[in-house]
Amino acid sequence: MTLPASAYQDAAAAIRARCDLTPRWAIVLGSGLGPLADHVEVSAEFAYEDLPHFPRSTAVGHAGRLLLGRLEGQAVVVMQGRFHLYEGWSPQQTAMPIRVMHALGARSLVVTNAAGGLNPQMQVGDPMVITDQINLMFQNPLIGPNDDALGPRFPDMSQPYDPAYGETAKAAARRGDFACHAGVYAGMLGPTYETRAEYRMLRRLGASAAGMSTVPEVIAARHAGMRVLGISTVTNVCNPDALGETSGQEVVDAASNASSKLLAMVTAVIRSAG
Ligand SMILES: O=P(O)(O)O[C@@H]1C[C@H](O)[C@@H](CO)O1
Ligand code: HPA
Repeated sequence: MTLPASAYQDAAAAIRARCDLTPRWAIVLGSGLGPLADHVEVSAEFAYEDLPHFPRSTAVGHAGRLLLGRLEGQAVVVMQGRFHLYEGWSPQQTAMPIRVMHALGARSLVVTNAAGGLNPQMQVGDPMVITDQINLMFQNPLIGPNDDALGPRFPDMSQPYDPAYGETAKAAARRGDFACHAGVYAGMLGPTYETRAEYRMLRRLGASAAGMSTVPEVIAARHAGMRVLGISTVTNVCNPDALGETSGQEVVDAASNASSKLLAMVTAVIRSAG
């Protein structure tokens, strides 16, 4: 579906009409990670269905709420649930909330997701700081007329994820004494999980985690010049030579069980950038 050029400004105006907080940080909570929002001192809350042009959350483990408030004293806007291409939304729709949060004032973005762990050292529940991404969705939210006021026609993607944010997140994991990996996120279209042959291919391509989100959001964020921290939670181990079955519920449960690690890392970064 094509969105009107003013879609993100319309949604931002509807939010501003009810809440004058200017968020510094935008946070996207992935599958099963919604409970992180319990730590936000909430000033205003919006159901996605009440916001103009916003898609509806249909994915399991995604509440479908936008919150404005404070986390660690910092003004934040939090997406409790995101949009995926596999739900039938267009790349523009999946990325539109990033532009809304940017229009509200956010200049840094935290993206979180549940992902399959391709690196043999990974265990369920381990976080992975995303260092780079591979767009295997073969779709891009910037297709179509470029909004020059937002960013360039041909955005640079040499460093989509901010190394300083990543180092701070890894330091928080060391302090918390839990395993934390760093690696490349492969964005897949879904909704099928990958076959053994596909997991094998992803390893050979240099990916450490496979997921079904994040890539369009990070493209939109970098287009607008936002600094990005990305963290995956490993919810299933993808060993092509001994692959077990995976279900959506298992993924959500594994991500929820690991959410305290994610909270420690995200709050450390937000605090340090204070
Ligand atoms: O929104 P995220 O990327 O956390 O969701 C992941 C990918 C799929 O939506 C789902 C698959 O289990 O979890
Ligand atoms: O193994 C996976 N592949 C793709 N997306 C995922 N989301 C959680 N686990 C996976």
